[in-house]
Amino acid sequence: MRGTLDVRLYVVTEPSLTPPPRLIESCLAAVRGGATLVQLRDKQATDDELLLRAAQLRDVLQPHGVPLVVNDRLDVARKVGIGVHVGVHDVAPVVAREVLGPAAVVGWSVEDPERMPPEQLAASSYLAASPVWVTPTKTDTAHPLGPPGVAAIRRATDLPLVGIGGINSPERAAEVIRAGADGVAVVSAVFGADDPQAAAARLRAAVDEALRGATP
Ligand SMILES: Cc1ncc(COP(=O)(O)OP(=O)(O)O)c(N)n1
Ligand SMILES: Cc1nc(C(=O)O)sc1CCOP(=O)(O)O
Ligand SMILES: [Mg+2]
Repeated sequence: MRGTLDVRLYVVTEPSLTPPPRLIESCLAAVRGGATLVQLRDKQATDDELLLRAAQLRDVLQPHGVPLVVNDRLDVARKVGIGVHVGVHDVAPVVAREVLGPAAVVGWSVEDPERMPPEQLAASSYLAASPVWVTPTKTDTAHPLGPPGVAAIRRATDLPLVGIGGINSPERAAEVIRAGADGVAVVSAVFGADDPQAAAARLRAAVDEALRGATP
């Protein structure tokens, strides 16, 4: 494992698949299946709703040792004492790091391996190759990097690295790991499954097996 953050199976919530009444139960199922990191991603919630959901999720994940990250919302991350994931069009990792402090998880999306300023890398806890493949879950993405793009990011940094976007099968998860990632970030492959725990377990097994075969 690179660093202390375990990114092997990163699950990202989505209100249409993890509606509020099922949010906690869905995330706990993913954790029972082997998820190592959870992101609360909800662009529809009001500020109060997001704060409440973030605090509740933080509390249920904490006994499992699974960190929680909120998408985009540095203000919520600071108030709830959790991490944040920022993309190319959000606040920069250096800003998030300054606000949240040295121990916080700060994730950053990389859409172009040529655009990774050293100061942003230094402020990031992990990187997300964004996207690896086209996905119906998020259509306003950059051009897909494919496994070669993941490999290019890997060559440029030792930070923990996940792929995201279109990782819809254990085979694709393994492909991303073989390209050099340390884990995979998924929405629909877990939260769109009939049995999220079983789906997470299958992905986690594929990731672990591919990691055993990966060169250190
Ligand atoms: C793990 C992870 N990777 C990428 C993203 C996408 O971030 P961004 O490009 O800022 O897009 P939105 O999620 O804000 O729509 C992510 N959220 N998580
Ligand atoms: C939240 C998100 N960010 C992306 C990016 O490319 O930055 S793709 C994405 C959604 C990924 O959904 P699924 O696992 O269902 O393909
Ligand atoms: Mg964002």
